[in-house]
Amino acid sequence: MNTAAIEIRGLRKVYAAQKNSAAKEALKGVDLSVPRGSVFGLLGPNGAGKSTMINILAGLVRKTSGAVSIWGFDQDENPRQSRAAIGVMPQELNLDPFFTPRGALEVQAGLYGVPKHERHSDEILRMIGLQDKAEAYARTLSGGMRRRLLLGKALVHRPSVLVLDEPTAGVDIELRQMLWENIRKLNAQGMTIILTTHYLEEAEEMCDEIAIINQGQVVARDSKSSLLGRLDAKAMVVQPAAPVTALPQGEGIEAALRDDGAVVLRYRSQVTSAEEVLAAVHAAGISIRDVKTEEADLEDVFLSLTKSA
Ligand SMILES: Nc1ncnc2c1ncn2[C@@H]1O[C@H](COP(=O)(O)OP(=O)(O)OP(=O)(O)O)[C@@H](O)[C@H]1O
Repeated sequence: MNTAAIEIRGLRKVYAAQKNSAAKEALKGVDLSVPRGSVFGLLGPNGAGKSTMINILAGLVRKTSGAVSIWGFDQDENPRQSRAAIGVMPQELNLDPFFTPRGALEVQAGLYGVPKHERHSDEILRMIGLQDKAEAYARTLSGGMRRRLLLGKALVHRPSVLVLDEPTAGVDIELRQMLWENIRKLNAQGMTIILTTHYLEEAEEMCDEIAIINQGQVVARDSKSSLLGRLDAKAMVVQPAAPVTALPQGEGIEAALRDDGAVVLRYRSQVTSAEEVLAAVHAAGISIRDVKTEEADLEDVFLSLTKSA
């Protein structure tokens, strides 16, 4: 029995050459397994292939080769079931301006063949906070309301897997909170969530499993905690008592001056001790007003994995 929410094997996508551009291999044989019940983060720099992968999952882009199965249904062998198992909240606001939120949800449910008596438009409208706007034309909705409606549309057929493509890019704090709250609630009810985000702190807060993709390949795939544990990188931030004229130097120490005048010293705790770092600070003639250390965060892991390419 296949217990993964999503199972991807040897997935390749080559976009054909166009008049002005050469062929592009956007996915170079990706293997990825997303456990059921997880909140799974898909991270990667611009152009890494995230949208290509999501669009293949959503059935919007045709893969070149490889196998994709969603909730145990192979996309090629069981296209209908695999499509029914997944809901996608896209990045762009592609809403028909003449539909009301209720109308948009009903049409979407119709597209997925959800019978009238099984539809749950009112519940969705309540969840996304649009019950007061249920009968308003989409063109009169604010950008934030449209986003919420896109989330609602992804839920009409009660998918087992919900995919969110950059759900909080450019949204205000209030809407972001609401989206996260909804996502947590859906996950608690058993829905598997996959999201792409550029905000690493968001992935750090929300996701329990993370894959980092770069140039069409998965370069890391792990639980968040072991991904963070991979780096023993530390940073010591020293607030000097007076402006710094010379940066501390020492084996295994990378020092930089921050805009606010603080000195940031990066080191690996298994190689260099905090004491050695402090000694280097003193040797540079810096007197310390305040000091703190920081653990590696996801951004450090991300940079170290994608920098080399
Ligand atoms: N329709 C297309 N035709 C040709 N090339 C494409 C097409 N769509 C994407 N690409 C190329 O494939 C590569 C992967 O793009 P993709 O949009 O999947 O990356 P991404 O990780 O989602 O990036 P972003 O975060 O910027 O959306 C890029 O080099 C992109 O230029």
